[in-house]
Amino acid sequence: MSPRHVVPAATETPPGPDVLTAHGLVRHFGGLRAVDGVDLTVPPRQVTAVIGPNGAGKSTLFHCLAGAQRPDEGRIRFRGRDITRLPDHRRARLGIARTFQVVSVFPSLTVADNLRVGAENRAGASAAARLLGLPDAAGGRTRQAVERALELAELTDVADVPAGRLPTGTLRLVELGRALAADPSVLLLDEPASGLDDAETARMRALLRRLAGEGLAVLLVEHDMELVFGVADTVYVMAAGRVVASGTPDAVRDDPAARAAYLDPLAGDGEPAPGPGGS
Ligand SMILES: Nc1ncnc2c1ncn2[C@@H]1O[C@H](COP(=O)(O)OP(=O)(O)OP(=O)(O)O)[C@@H](O)[C@H]1O
Repeated sequence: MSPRHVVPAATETPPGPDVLTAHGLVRHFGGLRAVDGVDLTVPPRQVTAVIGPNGAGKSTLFHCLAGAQRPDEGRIRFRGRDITRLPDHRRARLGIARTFQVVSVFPSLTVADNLRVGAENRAGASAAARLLGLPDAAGGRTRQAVERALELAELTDVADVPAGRLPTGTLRLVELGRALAADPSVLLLDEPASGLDDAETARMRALLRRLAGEGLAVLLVEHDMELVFGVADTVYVMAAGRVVASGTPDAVRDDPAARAAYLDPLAGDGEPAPGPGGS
């Protein structure tokens, strides 16, 4: 049995609600094709992971999806709408939220205030409502969004603590909470387990499953294979700008191309090969 590409290609996916797709994405830097013809689907209610060796093009793909970089070729669609040329802040308004590889919270603001920034980033409509003299409705929506995000990210206990006093693991959750406060339908996570210890990674994994269960389309670019193989519904393996394999974690784990490009060398480096079902 060949398990490769068991996920339908982006072109075959109907433009259903909250599906983010990329088709034929190319991004080059001079002569280097950092992303070289990538098709990818990020469906709701699922965790989709992108893995691959250093320099494979994962971050470049992520930046193209988030709107921080423009692809040179190809199309990105959300809910069937072409958003390829839409800048990142406009994508945020549509409900595509992201986190950053290097945590970028405001250290002097409390956790709740950091999340409020996320809620207001999305709330172009709220700002307009305020101008129109509807402060309570807008403020109420923001408050609700912050409270919900605090609860989802399990940050209620530290809501009033300045973010700068919190350890890295909690700051990753603050970063995620800020994205959630924007009430997204797509969540793009850039190495969410970076700097987390085992217990924090387990907490992150449970949180990502819960978010997918609540209907979000979650995409993560991640080096932590325990997290990826424990949480993802679909894994894309990139090497030299291309997707060399994709499918369920089980299918990818057995895929010769995935093994050759990434998993076997990774295990050979002394890092644990992802076991069945993750940790
Ligand atoms: N701004 C840039 N200018 C020139 N080359 C770049 C730029 N950004 C990325 N590259 C190159 O594009 C290729 C893909 O890089 P990218 O960061 O997307 O890979 P990656 O899979 O995310 O790697 P890592 O796991 O190390 O973060 C690499 O060869 C990298 O050097």
